[in-house]
Amino acid sequence: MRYYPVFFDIANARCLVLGAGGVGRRKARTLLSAGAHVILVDPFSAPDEDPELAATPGLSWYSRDLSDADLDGVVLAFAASGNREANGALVNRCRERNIPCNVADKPEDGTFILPAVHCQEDLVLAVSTGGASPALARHARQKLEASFGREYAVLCRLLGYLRPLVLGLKLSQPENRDIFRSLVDEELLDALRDRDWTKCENSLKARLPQALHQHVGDLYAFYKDL
Ligand SMILES: C[C@@]1(CC(=O)O)c2cc3[nH]c(cc4nc(cc5[nH]c(cc(n2)[C@H]1CCC(=O)O)[C@@](C)(CC(=O)O)[C@@H]5CCC(=O)O)C(CC(=O)O)=C4CCC(=O)O)c(CCC(=O)O)c3CC(=O)O
Ligand SMILES: NC(=O)C1=CN([C@@H]2O[C@H](COP(=O)(O)OP(=O)(O)OC[C@H]3O[C@@H](n4cnc5c(N)ncnc54)[C@H](O)[C@@H]3O)[C@@H](O)[C@H]2O)C=CC1
Repeated sequence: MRYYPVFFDIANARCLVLGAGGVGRRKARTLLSAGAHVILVDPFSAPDEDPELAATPGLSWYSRDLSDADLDGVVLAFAASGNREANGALVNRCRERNIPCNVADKPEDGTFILPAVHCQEDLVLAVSTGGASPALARHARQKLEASFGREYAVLCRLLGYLRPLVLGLKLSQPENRDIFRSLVDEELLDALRDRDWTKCENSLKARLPQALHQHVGDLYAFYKDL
């Protein structure tokens, strides 16, 4: 494994994207969806080229050259301009200031690369080929999209709700493990996929300790919009 995978909390963090072409805009959108403040710098493009992106809260679009001050407080930087010198200059500035930098046209000069991502709410599946083949990463992501549908988002929500309730029973660690593993089950997933709420409730009752059966009715709120 050449790169170490992490899930980084960038809510309210300042991120810089150099270059507002297709690649830079894609990166800016993903950053915004994770709650970051994005500074998009490109002297040759203007916000009216992509009004929807430009209007997204958290985005600042500057149609001018990069300045040193743009990097103040930045936690992640992305060199996505079509210009190798401009990307290289950003890489050097980031190196001086220990800011992790992703480089779209020369990944080996950067400190991290991005995976292809399939999200079902908090269930996030990320695929990387270590830079060997972005097309293969995209293909794998598409396969995951076909296999992990909405029912996984709902199951993830259900499990997130049940987790503190189960832990609150103060059972032994092996008992907790057996309950949590039993809840991740094809029968429950099938019931969610089929929108068979009676089967869901029965399936949950069969897996949860008696003390939590009173909560099974509340769970309808989690899957009613499936
Ligand atoms: C190293 C990396 C650095 C980085 O950007 O982080 C990088 C680099 C480069 N990509 C290039 C091309 C393409 N990139 C895509 C798509 C994606 N590229 C992404 C990530 C990464 N791309 C990192 C490695 C990921 C890994 O492999 O683990 C994804 C996963 C995530 C994202 O960008 O958000 C996103 C998929 C989103 C999705 O669909 O899910 C497609 C597919 C397509 O468009 O059909 C093509 C055309 C097909 C092809 O070339 O394979 C080129 C050559 C440009 C040229 O030809 O000159 C370089 C430069 C080079 O390789 O040197
Ligand atoms: N990592 C990835 O996933 C991919 C990377 N690439 C590479 O990424 C780069 C960008 O690709 P695209 O967005 O498709 O190209 P693009 O040509 O659509 O966008 C490049 C942008 O960089 C801007 N730019 C040029 N000089 C600049 C400077 N000095 N400072 C700031 N911005 C500047 C241009 O105005 C333009 O908006 C290319 O080098 C390409 O080879 C391409 C496809 C995928």
